[in-house]
Amino acid sequence: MEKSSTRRQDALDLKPAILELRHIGKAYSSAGDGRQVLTDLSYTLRAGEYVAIMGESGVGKSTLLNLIAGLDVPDTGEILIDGITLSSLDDDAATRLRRREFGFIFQAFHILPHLTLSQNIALPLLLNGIPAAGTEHMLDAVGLTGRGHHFPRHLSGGELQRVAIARALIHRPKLILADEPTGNLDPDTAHDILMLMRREIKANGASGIIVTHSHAAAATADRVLVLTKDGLHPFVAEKATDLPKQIK
Ligand SMILES: Nc1ncnc2c1ncn2[C@@H]1O[C@H](COP(=O)(O)OP(=O)(O)OP(=O)(O)O)[C@@H](O)[C@H]1O
Repeated sequence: MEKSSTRRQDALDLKPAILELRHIGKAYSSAGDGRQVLTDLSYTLRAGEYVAIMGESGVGKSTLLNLIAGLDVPDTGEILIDGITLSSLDDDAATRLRRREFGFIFQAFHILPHLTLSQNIALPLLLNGIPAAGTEHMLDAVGLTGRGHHFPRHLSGGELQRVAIARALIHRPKLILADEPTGNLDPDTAHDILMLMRREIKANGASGIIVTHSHAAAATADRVLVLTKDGLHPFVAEKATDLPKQIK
């Protein structure tokens, strides 16, 4: 590791943990045949850190993200968000914690078609009981100035993903979770969206996890991790060209 990235990692190690995964295990049983996907997986993500998770198809990347997002529960182990053990909360409290602390940017945009862009972006504020302010600023930040009254059907795929980024960040969450956020966009649009996502995550002092198969997408994160059946490991390039130059 170069000196500057070692120094940056040292600084990050001093920051509080925003997410702790402790000995996570998850199996799916379909028709009685159990399939162990994650085994004894531990990892700590610190405040302000933005990581990419890569790995072979079927290794469990989306499963892991879904467990963190609370869309599913681990069979074993604990997930701590900002020091709070998720399993110690009842369902309502866990939902409130996730709503407040998380922003989601998933490939299936989940932008509601019957709401305007401003209304879509303001949704996390509404759900968190926060007065709806700041949508114009977020529209500016993602390059959609003055388009708040438009409906999603008038937008391209790249523009919709800009709305998703604005919506994920409007309530200033501490952790952004992105699953293949640019999987169905052309490479130029994907690059713009990824750089925007990175800029906004950093501008908001948030942390981020992006799951992707794209090396170019992964290179926009601070660090790249690879998920294998043995857990999460730092990406080690076999060739200099394996990853484009990382953006620091
Ligand atoms: N709800 C489910 N029920 C049963 N098996 C599942 C379920 N969800 C995922 N799996 C299985 O768990 C394994 C991990 O799936 P997952 O989607 O997490 O992998 P992934 O690494 O994200 O894959 P990809 O890169 O192809 O999206 C796969 O074998 C998948 O078939």
